[in-house]
Amino acid sequence: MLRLGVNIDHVATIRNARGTPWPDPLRAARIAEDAGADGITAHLREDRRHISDADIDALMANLTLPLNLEMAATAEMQAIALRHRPHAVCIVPEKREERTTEGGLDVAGNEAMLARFIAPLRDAGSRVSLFVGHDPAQIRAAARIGAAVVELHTGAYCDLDTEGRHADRDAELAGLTHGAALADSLGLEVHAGHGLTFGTVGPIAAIPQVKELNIGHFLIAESVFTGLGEAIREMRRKMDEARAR
Ligand SMILES: CC(=O)[C@@H](O)[C@H](O)COP(=O)(O)O
Ligand SMILES: NCC(=O)COP(=O)(O)O
Repeated sequence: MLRLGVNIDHVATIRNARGTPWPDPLRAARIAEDAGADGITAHLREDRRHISDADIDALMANLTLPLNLEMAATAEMQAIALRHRPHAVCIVPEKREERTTEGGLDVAGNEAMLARFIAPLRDAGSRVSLFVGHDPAQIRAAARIGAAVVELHTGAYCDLDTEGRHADRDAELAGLTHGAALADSLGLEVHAGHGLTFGTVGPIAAIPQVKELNIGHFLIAESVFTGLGEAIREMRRKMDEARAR
């Protein structure tokens, strides 16, 4: 079955806007579990613009769903991940000046460093995922260094859809489709995420090799109007409909 990981980063964005204890990301995670999420994703950024260290502590101490900790490849984050030993760690590129994750991890250009970086995480029992574009060179490098998972960056596909550039969007979707097949053929588990909405999730969910989608920002946005539980249940319906076609 296609799994849904709910990213709760932007519950923390709303909280941090006023420095209040609410909304509580842990409460959102519990609602997500009740609504049928298969996992929780949280991105502990170097600048802590949303998820904090205390959030990760609380999630690890109280969550029953598996936690997918997203983080940059830094010594600080590696130490945090080794302390918590979450179900999964997803290595993402980070730049402080970026509004959101802009591209995929350059695995091919940092192969030796990343191989050294992920080894202790894997040995500690965390499933290691690399957040990459669909470039075959990046996918092959991920397999070479022993990652268990690649998460394909769907941001460009989503942005092209929003911009109405449908031919370019469809070309990006073809790249993601080929990348998923290549990753699967190399023994990598295939995930996908970034920017997915009710309107864009279908073709990604329909890619047969994709085992998990990580979705956050749109669900939190939608929850403002329908509630988080209903937003998650509707996203799951869209995913299941697409997979059933
Ligand atoms: C890696 C990814 O696509 C998401 O986790 C995204 O990074 C959410 O965090 P931001 O919205 O802060 O980029
Ligand atoms: N890795 C993608 C993720 O966790 C959620 O991304 P978004 O839906 O918040 O853009």
